[in-house]
Amino acid sequence: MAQYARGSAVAVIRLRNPPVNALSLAVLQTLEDGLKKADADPSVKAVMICGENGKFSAGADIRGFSSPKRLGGALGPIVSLIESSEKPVVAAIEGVALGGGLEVALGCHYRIAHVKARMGLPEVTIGLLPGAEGTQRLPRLIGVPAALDMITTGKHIPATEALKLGLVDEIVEENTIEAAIRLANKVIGQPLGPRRLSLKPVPKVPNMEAFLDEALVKVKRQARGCLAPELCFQAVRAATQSPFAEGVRRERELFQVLLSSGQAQALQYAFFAERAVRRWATPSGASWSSAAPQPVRRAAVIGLGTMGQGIVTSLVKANIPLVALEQDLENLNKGRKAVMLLLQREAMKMEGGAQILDFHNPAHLQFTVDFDLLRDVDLVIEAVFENMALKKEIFHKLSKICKPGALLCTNTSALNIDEIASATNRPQQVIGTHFFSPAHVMRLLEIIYGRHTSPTAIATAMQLAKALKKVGVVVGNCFGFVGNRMMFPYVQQAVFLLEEGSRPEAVDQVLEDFGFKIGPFRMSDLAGLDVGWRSRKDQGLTGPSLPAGTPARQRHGQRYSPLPDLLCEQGRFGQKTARGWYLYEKAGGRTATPDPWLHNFLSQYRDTHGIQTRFIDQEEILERCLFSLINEGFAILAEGIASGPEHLDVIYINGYGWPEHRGGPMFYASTVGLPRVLAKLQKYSEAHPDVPGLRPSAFLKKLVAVGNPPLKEWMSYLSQQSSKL
Ligand SMILES: CCCCCCCCCCCCC[C@H](O)CC(=O)SCCNC(=O)CCNC(=O)[C@H](O)C(C)(C)COP(=O)(O)OP(=O)(O)OC[C@H]1O[C@@H](n2cnc3c(N)ncnc32)[C@H](O)[C@@H]1OP(=O)(O)O
Repeated sequence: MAQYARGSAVAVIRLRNPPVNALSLAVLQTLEDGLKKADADPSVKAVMICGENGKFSAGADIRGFSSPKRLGGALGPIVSLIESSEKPVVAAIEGVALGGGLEVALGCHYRIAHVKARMGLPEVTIGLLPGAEGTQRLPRLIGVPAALDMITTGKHIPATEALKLGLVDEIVEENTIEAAIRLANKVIGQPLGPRRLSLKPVPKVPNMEAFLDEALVKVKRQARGCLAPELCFQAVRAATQSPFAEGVRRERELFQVLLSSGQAQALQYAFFAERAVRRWATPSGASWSSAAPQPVRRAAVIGLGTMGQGIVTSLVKANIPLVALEQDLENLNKGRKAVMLLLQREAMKMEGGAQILDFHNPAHLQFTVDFDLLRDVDLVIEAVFENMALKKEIFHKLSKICKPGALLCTNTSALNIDEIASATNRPQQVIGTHFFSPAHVMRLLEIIYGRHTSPTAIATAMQLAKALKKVGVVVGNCFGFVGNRMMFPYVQQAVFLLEEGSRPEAVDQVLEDFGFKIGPFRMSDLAGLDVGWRSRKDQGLTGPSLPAGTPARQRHGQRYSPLPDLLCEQGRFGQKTARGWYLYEKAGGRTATPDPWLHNFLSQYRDTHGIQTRFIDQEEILERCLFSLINEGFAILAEGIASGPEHLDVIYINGYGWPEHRGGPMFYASTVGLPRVLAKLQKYSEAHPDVPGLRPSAFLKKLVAVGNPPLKEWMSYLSQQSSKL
């Protein structure tokens, strides 16, 4: 709703729809009624629009896009109605003014913002464009380059920047509402024509066309197949080419294209999925609603390798005082140097920079080799090498040294949390926190509870994720947890495709065209092939512990490809050694070039093993890689390792470079249609009966058998009928 009140000469219209004053049809109706009432009342000389509870508005109610006609009809005309008012209208912006919220403010004649407010047109991030005339008004107000940047990236800008851009007229540190009413009283009677943005020309940029052409190349490159940024661009370009009314017509057309593109649905699903996973629950009944986190006043990180360095940086950025521990002075000094470099770079990117990141103060960040300094910390994150014996040794030590309430977290990407916890006297306080590299950049934090992990421990880890500005996703304990477990069959298929006749660059291209930031082979070169090699040696799949006489391409009766092991045996670890699946310009180089040596090696390998090379088309590459990953996802859901498909999707979008405009792997499966996914898996499984990853999961079969229900109903079939799976 919106509330209308009239005290003095200034009528107040307050947008009210908790928690973020989203513009629902009801809110819009009362906003329109309020404007008309103010217009008709001769004692009202000016109007002030603000939001309830310190927030202007987060924009159109995203859930309302399922009835686009009604919402579409409403907002643009209301913004025009505000602008055409004969009485000055002032927007008092507190908290956020986003999307349609900012478009309402752009219709107002004056904008005044609290210094802590944030503004933006984030529609592009949910697959849309500002559809209430924002693409036409914003360039007229702040110029094309700044408007294009805001609209095509969706970034939120702070009030201070908004003031510099001319997006707001004034910022205040205290009561925004009172300041807005003062301003409204002051401008009564002043001419409104110059304040109506629709009447202003778009400010000229020297060589506008060349500027726009260049901007378009950048927008397309960054979009990776997502339509919205390019259509946002087109709407802004229309503002530079046509009068206001025609630009608005174009904006509406483009909005309609996006609304019906399917990508908008995927991105909006992802928006709500990210919020849904905060409401975590475990099969034993623990949940976010009853578990309370314990405070983390001081933390510790053990191990200052690449992961530890990123984790320390994240904690410092979150203002959590910490102790960083290494096993000896040499490693400590190396780690300290790397951390300081990262922190300096981060400080340069931040407003307020080094003053905010107080990392030179030992009370905030202390480096040590002395385990005893961990006595008083509330939480420890162990980030050493992926080695069970080493981790158990450390956890045993921690359980003796740390205070009784301290939470003990292990940064592992696959190891058994229960086994690590068994080395302590407090398994209820042991939890997995799987960070993704680089840990100070990647948003995902996979939080893994073990058999004994307490609800408080889970709640504390989730609270930590929030403090680190990460997306925490709670999952159960199994080898590889959710993300890596789904990744194994995907990478396995990619390697099998090479055996059968494909090349790394062909496989990567297909998956990058699909929208992945990076294909599986480039990814493995980046991560280092030696990481998987070590793990396979530990599992006895290769290396000295492999029993004599084991067939080269079989393990435990299943198909196995020794290709990655053979590359490692040749010292090809990826980027770090300048060669892996590709060739790089130097050790640590980033530019991957197809490698004739590798092509030749693959041919010889196929000859050695009598594999007939065949042409593999793009469809087969895509389906075998993606459907095997999705198939594992269904198995994970059936086992109760994750409490819903949203969890898997949020993990893939935030940790594995899955293209967000495809909504995550499980959402993607729902758009392909489960019967098709099943049929394809059945086909590939028949062709490769020794590959369990292609054998359709019982849960997928069940969902197809019950008629391919919508994604939000999947879990209900599991809980009611899991015994029959
Ligand atoms: C045939 C005719 C058709 C022709 C069409 C022609 C024209 C059509 C014109 C249509 C009008 C377009 C108008 C406009 O341009 C479009 C929009 O405004 S789209 C919305 C844009 N806004 C956003 O994307 C903002 C999204 N929200 C956020 O970024 C954040 O929520 C926040 C506001 C920064 C707050 O963050 P937090 O404090 O962390 O809180 P949460 O994120 O957890 O949010 C709390 C709670 O609120 C829910 N929520 C947030 N924003 C919205 C929203 N805009 N709509 C609905 N719900 C919202 C969020 O989901 C949380 O709830 P929960 O999910 O936890 O229950």
